[in-house]
Amino acid sequence: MEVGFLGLGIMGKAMSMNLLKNGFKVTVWNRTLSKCDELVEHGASVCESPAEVIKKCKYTIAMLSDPCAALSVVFDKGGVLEQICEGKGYIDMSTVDAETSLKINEAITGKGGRFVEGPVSGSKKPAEDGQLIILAAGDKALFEESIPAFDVLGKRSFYLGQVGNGAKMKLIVNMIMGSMMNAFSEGLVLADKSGLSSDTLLDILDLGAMTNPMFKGKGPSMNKSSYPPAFPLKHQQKDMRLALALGDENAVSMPVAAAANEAFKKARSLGLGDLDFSAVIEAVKFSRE
Ligand SMILES: NC(=O)C1=CN([C@@H]2O[C@H](COP(=O)(O)OP(=O)(O)OC[C@H]3O[C@@H](n4cnc5c(N)ncnc54)[C@H](OP(=O)(O)O)[C@@H]3O)[C@@H](O)[C@H]2O)C=CC1
Ligand SMILES: O=CC(=O)O
Repeated sequence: MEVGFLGLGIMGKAMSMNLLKNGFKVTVWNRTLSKCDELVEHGASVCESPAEVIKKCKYTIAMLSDPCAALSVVFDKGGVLEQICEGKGYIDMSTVDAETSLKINEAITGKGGRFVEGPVSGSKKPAEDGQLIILAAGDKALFEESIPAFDVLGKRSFYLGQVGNGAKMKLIVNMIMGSMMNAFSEGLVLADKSGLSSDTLLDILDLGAMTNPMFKGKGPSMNKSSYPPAFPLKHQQKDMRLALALGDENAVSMPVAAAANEAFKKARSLGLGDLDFSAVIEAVKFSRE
């Protein structure tokens, strides 16, 4: 199977590498073209624009930072819309809001193409290990044709119905994750400031009902004030913002998520946006000083 891949950031690089390792022919494009070099060393072909990738491939996957990037890659000069046509499928796995996904769907289907949104849950390591959770929605036949690729990228693929449902589900999952990360950060700082060992707190949490891979994976490095980016904080804040907008639309009161969003915004204002989202603990420390 031949696929195109647009966007070689933390996730896109790991995902396209996995496809290559599993025998897919992959044609890549990235805004910063030099990031394609490593993929080329592993057998990928490169194109100079999203439109060229679409022209070459029957199926193209995108993994871009945010709604602005997702829209730009489709609508701008040299973008997806210039070549999408009947017989081609476009699968956008970026985390965006439903409105963005619906706009892209309308434009793609308006030209005779087919569209699936497929945001993923799981970070850099699950992407490297092909253990993502895929939250897909849109054209059912394209979803089914995408299963061989989804099976390489992820451990489970959900089909959630109409376009927008994948985006909404992803934002809800990440809203919960961002709120949890804030409660966790406050607990670690509070333990430390109360004269307790935050490493012992990790051991206690791990033995009880709150044990989870996120606390287990991020806790030790947070206790060392180390935040190598797996999931950039700026993207987590984008997800909180988009989830809060979904809450507004549905008149769901979300004070916990709103407070968590403030902490991520604070962390961004401290210049921590490109670090891992666990760096939000620095905003908790800062607010105490
Ligand atoms: N990292 C993670 O753990 C996870 C991330 N996600 C989601 O996946 C998506 C990608 O995340 P991640 O790989 O971490 O992000 P990165 O910041 O590492 O990569 C972002 C990608 O988007 C591209 N991009 C940004 N702006 C534009 C633009 N205007 N036009 C074209 N391309 C653009 C970047 O290109 P360039 O290299 O030129 O900057 C890069 O390829 C995000 O929506 C994120 O929320 C979902 C699950 C987990
Ligand atoms: O979107 C981030 C993730 O870890 O999932």
